[in-house]
Parts: sequence; C-alpha cells; structure tokens
Amino acid sequence: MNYGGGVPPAVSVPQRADSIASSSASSGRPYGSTRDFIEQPVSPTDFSEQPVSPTDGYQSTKVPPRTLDSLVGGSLAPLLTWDDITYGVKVKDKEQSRMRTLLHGISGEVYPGEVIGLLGPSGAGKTTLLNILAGRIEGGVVGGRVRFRGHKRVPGVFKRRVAYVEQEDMMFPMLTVEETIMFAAKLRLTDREYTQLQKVERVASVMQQLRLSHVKGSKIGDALSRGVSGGERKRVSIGVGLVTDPDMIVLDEPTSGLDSNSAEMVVELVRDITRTRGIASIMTVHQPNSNMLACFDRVLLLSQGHLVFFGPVAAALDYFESKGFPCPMRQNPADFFIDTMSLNNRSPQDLEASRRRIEALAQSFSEASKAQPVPIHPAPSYGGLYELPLASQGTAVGPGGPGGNGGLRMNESLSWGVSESDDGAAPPERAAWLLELRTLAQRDAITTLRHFTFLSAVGLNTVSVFLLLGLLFYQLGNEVESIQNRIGLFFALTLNSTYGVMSHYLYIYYKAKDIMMSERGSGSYRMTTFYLAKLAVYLPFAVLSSWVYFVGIYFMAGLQPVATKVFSSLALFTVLLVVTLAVTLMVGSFISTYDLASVVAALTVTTWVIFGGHLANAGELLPVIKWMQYISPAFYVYEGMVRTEFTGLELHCKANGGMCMARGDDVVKLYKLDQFTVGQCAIIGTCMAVGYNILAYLSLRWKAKPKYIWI
Ligand SMILES: Nc1ncnc2c1ncn2[C@@H]1O[C@H](COP(=O)(O)OP(=O)(O)OP(=O)(O)O)[C@@H](O)[C@H]1O
Repeated sequence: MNYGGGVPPAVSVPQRADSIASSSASSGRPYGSTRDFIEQPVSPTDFSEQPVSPTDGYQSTKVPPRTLDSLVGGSLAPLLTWDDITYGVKVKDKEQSRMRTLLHGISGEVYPGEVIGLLGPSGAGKTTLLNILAGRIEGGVVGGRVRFRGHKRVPGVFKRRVAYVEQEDMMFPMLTVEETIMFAAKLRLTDREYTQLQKVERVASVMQQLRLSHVKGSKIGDALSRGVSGGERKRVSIGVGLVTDPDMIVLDEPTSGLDSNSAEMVVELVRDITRTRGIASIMTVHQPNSNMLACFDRVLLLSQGHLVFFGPVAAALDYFESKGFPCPMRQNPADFFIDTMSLNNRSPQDLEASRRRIEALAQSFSEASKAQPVPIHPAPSYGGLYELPLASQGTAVGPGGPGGNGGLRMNESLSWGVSESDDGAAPPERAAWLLELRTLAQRDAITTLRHFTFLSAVGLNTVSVFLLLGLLFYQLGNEVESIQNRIGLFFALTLNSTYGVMSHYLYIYYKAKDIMMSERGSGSYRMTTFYLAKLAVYLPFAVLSSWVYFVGIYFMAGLQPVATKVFSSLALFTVLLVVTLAVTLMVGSFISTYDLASVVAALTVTTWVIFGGHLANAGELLPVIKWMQYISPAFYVYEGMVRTEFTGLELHCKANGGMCMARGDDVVKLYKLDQFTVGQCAIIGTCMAVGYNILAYLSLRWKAKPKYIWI
C-alpha cells in the first residue's frame, strides 16, 4: 500500500505481516512497558445497568478481535479507500484572501470488521477528514479521491449505506427511545422488503445490542426536559444509524460530553457491533483512555492536517520510539500521541520546535509507509476465536462459504446480508411515497402533541384572545359608534391570527428542520413528504385553535348571526391562516437561523397589516406604494370580512342629528373596501395560499438540498 499517493493495490495479507512494528521488534528495540500496557487484557467496563445475557448481541470487552490472518484467501478488499486527500479553504488574512490548506495528502483505507480511531490535537483536521470520508463536506476545495468498494461513490447509494452519527444528537426530545429508532426503521426500510414484524424485531434487536432495552419507553429529552442519560442518547443516535443495516458507521466525537464509563461503553459497543456485523467504523475521539484505545484496530494520527501515523497502536508506539519519542512508562498512549503531535505555544522557540517535530514525523511516516507497508492490525494476540466473515469483492464469505450469509449480519432471520448491488450501482429502495408521508405525519403529530411549550403557547393565545377581544367588543349593537368597533375587531382578528400563527409555528418548525437536515444527509426521505407532513399536522392545529376564538368572539361581539355570513367570514379567516402558515414555512425554510427568521416573519406580517386596509384608507394610498396592498393577503381577507359584515347592516342614527351612515354598505364605500367582491377576495386569497405554499416548498427544496462535495 502506498501512503503517499495512488490507489492502494489489492491487499495481500501475508505482505502486511511485515510491518514497521515487526521490523522494529526484530531490530531489537525494546517495546517498553507502555506497549504491554496497551496489549494487556482489558478489564470489562462496569455495565451494571442491566445484566448481559449471552444472547443479547452485546460482546464484552474480552471478545477477541478479528484478525486479518484469519481472512479467507487473502483477498480482503477494503470497504472505503481514500487517497491523497487534500482540503483547502479561502481565508482572509490582513484584508487579503488566501487559501489555507487544512489537509495535506491523507491516504488510507478501512476494511469490513475494522474500527479506525481518528486521533489528533484540537484543530488537527479530524472532523474535516471525517466529513470528507462520510460525504458530508460543504464548501472549500477538496482534492484526492475516495472509493467505496473500489468504485466512485454514488451519493444516493453511499449516504444510505453509510451511517453518520453527528456530534450533536439530532433527535426529537419528546419521542421515546423505541419510537425514535422505530420511526427511523419505518422511514428507511421498505415495506416490500420488510414486514412490520421484521421491522419491530430489528428495532428490538438494535436496542438490545446497544443495551437500550431497559430504557425503550423513556423519552429522549433535552436541556429543558429530562430524558435518558447522555450515553444512552448517544447510543440511540447510533441505533438510528444501525437500524438500516449500513456497511459503515462514521462517528464524530461520539464520546464528547460523556463520563468515562459511558464513553468507554459507547466505543466498546461500536467495536463489538463492527465485528459482529462485519461493518466498518471510523470515529474521532478526544483523548481516549487506554480501554477505548484498545478498541481501535488502527489509529489514524493527524496533526496540523498532516498524517503522522496510520496503523495499529502498538506499531505507532514503536514508530514514535524509533523517531526518538518513547512513550513514558504507564502513560496513556493516546495522551502521549496527542502531546507529541501538539504545537507548543509557550514561546516562539517552543512553537517552532514543535512545528518542526510534527513535520518531521509526518515526513518520515510518509517515506516509511512508501518503503514498507504498515500492518493493518496488531498481531493476533487473542487467537483466532473470532470468526468474521467478510464481504470480499462483493461476495459474502464466511462460515457459510462464499456467497453465503455466513453470519455477516447479526440476525440471519432478518436477512442482513450484503445485497447484490454492493458495487454501489443500484441505490437501495425508498419507502413508498404514501407510507413515508403517513410516517412523517404520524411523527409530527406525536412530537407536536407532546410539545408542552408549544401547546401552552397556543392554548394561552386562544384563551387570552377570546377573552380580551370578546370582552372588548362585547355585544357591539347597531349604534353608529359600532362602526368603529366592528372595523377595529376585524383588524384585531387579522393582526392576531397572523402574528400568532407565525410565532408559534416558526418556533417548532426550526427544531424539526434541523433534524430534517441531518436526516436528509442520510437520504432518509423526500422533501415533498416532509413538507406535506408539516402541513398535514400544523394546519389542523392552527385552524382549529383559531376557529375556537374566532367563532366565540363572533357571537360574543354580536356580529350578524346569519349562517352564510358566519361561514363566509370563517372561510376568509381560514384562508388567512393557510397563507400565514405557508409564509411561515417559506421564511423558516429560506433563512438558516431562527433569530433572523423571526425578525423577517414579524416584518412580513407588519407589512401585510399596514397595507391591510385598516390603518390607511384603501383608496387614498400613493400609487407608488398602492401595489403593496394587492400583495397583502390581509387586505383581501380584511376587505372580504368587512364587506360580509357590513353588507345589509342597518345602523341606528342618533335623534339629535349629526353625520350618520344608516347603511353598512355606505361604510364599505367610505373605507374604499369595495374594490373586490367577497367571492373575489376568497379566490385571490386561496390563490395566494396555493402560491405561497408552492414557494415555501421550492425554497425548502433549494435551501435544504445538501451541497456536499463528492470526490
Ligand atoms: N470552513 C472552514 N474555514 C476556515 N477554517 C476551517 C474551516 N473548517 C475547518 N477549519 C479549520 O481547520 C482546522 C481543522 O478543523 P477540524 O474541525 O477538522 O479540527 P478537529 O481536529 O476536528 O478539531 P477539534 O478536535 O477541536 O474538533 C481548524 O483550525 C479549523 O478552525
């Protein structure tokens, strides 16, 4: 294998036995006690949360690791190879733009059944490299090439074959552990391939393997509501990725924020699952302890964007020692590696010296790996007990023989085998459109109904508006003064419904959108189903909660109790709710941050209301701004509602004279709210509702489309 460039040739296992490690050992260099420290049997972590049964899929830390020596026929093919990866971004330096190179020609590969730990000091480029390998890099200039099963990656296939577990857990806090994994299964496993029972079994199996069965009914939780522990939440994230039976799992800092026991448990579970399922794993971990380090088959050491070492930990120790950096007795090798690869900022001299050290280490590793291949796994110190069948050049090889399932996946009954399209040509099937819509709508309905803050805000708004407006405009009567009150009431209804819908639904939409962006990265579902599911759940909520106060206020105010007028006003009011919701989703889709979106949304509603026909006489506007009236949905709804109420209304003029309008129709004329008929207002409002929904969907599609760079 050539670490300096070019595609790694097919690996021959015997070749790899000649390693830097073995050569250094045979040269008589002492290994030192740190190496023994690494290889000594690791005591099992205290997983006291629930008893481990031999059948629960969990492997204890004593399970011997896969050894490459046991591979069949020596024809092991890497799952993913990356060759000469470079990455640069444009940065501004003293008013001048220049390219900053963050990764310098990184090469490597990962095999099925192998766990690779990406280690390095902060800012080394670990996340950047991980994102490139996972097909999640956006912006910048990427060089080199990545191959999946020897082929150029097909985004649609790759993102559904590779589970990416982000550092931030993107899950709905109000769903339970089981619901979270079940919804992932429903969305990503087709009904044609899996029966409902098989999906349920798979979810149960994943929960069991990740030791989550005992918390399956607990809510995920977040900072505001208590839920499962941090370690459990991270395991749920992993479960969401695993339920679809990926070929590889990529984890960005899966241990961040966890205590050491939970962190160890996560890494050990990933290691065990990697082996039992024959998938590949790559993860970045900040300062792993020695137990976690022992879980990695190989470590990829990065510093300042340079590859400092790639191989087994023991070989890394030998390599560092051979370069004059022996690991001190009993020091955690991970800390030692990171210390040795870190820039020392204490003084300019120290900084320069540490920079030279890193460059020298990277340079000599590049040369050493060109001259002699690095071992891909430590010596088979645990014996060959662990049989791991591997996908070799597209064929499952294992105890069942070539082509057989061979235990490649953990549960044969669920047919977790390598599919025929393993060359990456055919994308996995998607769930049926209708089923996907139903599942997303179901998930949205549950999360909305369990969203306490949202429900409280909507409830409070409904009750307070009903009481305030109902009492303020109580029994208006037919005196001439009631003209002002009627006009004011319609204005207040227009104002409140638009502000209410915007503020409530923008808030919950953002959380859902963040999760969608993460799930879309894995190709979980279509944009049409996501958008329609939102409408299917938000719209009934918005409409029903607003109808409650609208109908209540209508009768409390004593507006004309004529059925056609009641329904006509209600229909116009509903049109306004639909348009407002569409614009809310449009603003929410278009603008990345909630803070900015809420300002833009408030500005939009304010503009609508200003041009709604109440504050300024609709007929007296300057031509230069009059057009804004016609793009304001509030104008049509307000005009329609005013016309509905005032048409045919008889008003009582006072006996002592003065100016009086005895006919409601004259009021409509005075306010110049007779430009359109009620029917025209309803039609224009409905067209706006449809148009804004289309715009909202298109802006969502445009903004949510991942702009990942594929090489
Ligand atoms: N888009 C970008 N524009 C400018 N600089 C960037 C960009 N992305 C990453 N960097 C810089 O590249 C370097 C590597 O970043 P990266 O996040 O990959 O490091 P890391 O090893 O994962 O660090 P940590 O362990 O602290 O998360 C950092 O110095 C970071 O500031």
